[in-house]
Amino acid sequence: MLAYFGPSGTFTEQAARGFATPQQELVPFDTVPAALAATRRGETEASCVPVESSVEGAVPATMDALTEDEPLVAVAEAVLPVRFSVLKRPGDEPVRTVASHPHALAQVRHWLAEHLPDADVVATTSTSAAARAVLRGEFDAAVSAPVAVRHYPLEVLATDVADVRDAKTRFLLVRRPGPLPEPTGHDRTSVVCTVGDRPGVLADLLAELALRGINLTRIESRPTKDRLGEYRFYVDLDGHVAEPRVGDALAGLHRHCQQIRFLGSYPKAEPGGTPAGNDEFVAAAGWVAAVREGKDA
Ligand SMILES: O=C(O)C(=O)C[C@]1(C(=O)O)C=C[C@@H](O)C=C1
Repeated sequence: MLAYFGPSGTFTEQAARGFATPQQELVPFDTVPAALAATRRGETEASCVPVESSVEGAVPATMDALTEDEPLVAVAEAVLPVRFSVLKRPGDEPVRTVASHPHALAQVRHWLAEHLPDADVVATTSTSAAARAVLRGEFDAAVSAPVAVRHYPLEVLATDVADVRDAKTRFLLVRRPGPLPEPTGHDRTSVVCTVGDRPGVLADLLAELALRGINLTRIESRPTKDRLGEYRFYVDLDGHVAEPRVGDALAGLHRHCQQIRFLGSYPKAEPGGTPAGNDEFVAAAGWVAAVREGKDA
């Protein structure tokens, strides 16, 4: 079974369908932590969760939930174009309230200001939770995934709605730790680092990547929730932990961190960036091994 951030009709369901094998049952959960908890319990083999939007940035619920409790590791990612449908109950009632996931509302802010300027905007746990609430009469309209209208008998007030035309959202498929995906040459590695508060600590982390020619593709800080001003750093980089250069760099990060959690090495959904070439690293490791055995100098 494959858990996903639901309920049914979310963009995450769409991403989960792309990951699922024909035999896998998809199981919706109302929140990201609930979906991940099902995989941590072994109830589902994996979970599909949203991790970042090209417009609104990281999904905080996912970033926090991946660092709490037992580790989960990403084994794949998907990137979906995100364009919304605005759904309402059939009939001529005026739209006084419009609801959706905060990331969705952020991506249609201008459209709402232009087309529903007098509607109150309300955040819900997901886009499909908003559609369900409209069906129950709690709100007048929902900003949803186009697929939601197949699950909920609502009328399409507008479709293909997006302030940013090529907006995309990235999703992860996560499992409990186990055998890693094979390196493909176009991989991403994700870690989350908790560091002490000392001058230059972030520079030390970044130096471990820069000195090895590793391309950093994302770094975000999130509060640890323990103390004001204490952060975790989420780092994405090009390469796979199985590659000597990346493995060396992660060992370097480990030395600088109070805590570090490996969040996965997995194929990029949209290959690109700088594969962490390893030939010189393999040659260098071979030379050091030979020197240690007295066979070279
Ligand atoms: O609520 C949904 O439909 C989701 O899948 C979540 C989510 C997100 O967290 O970014 C996914 C894609 C869109 O950016 C809007 C919402």
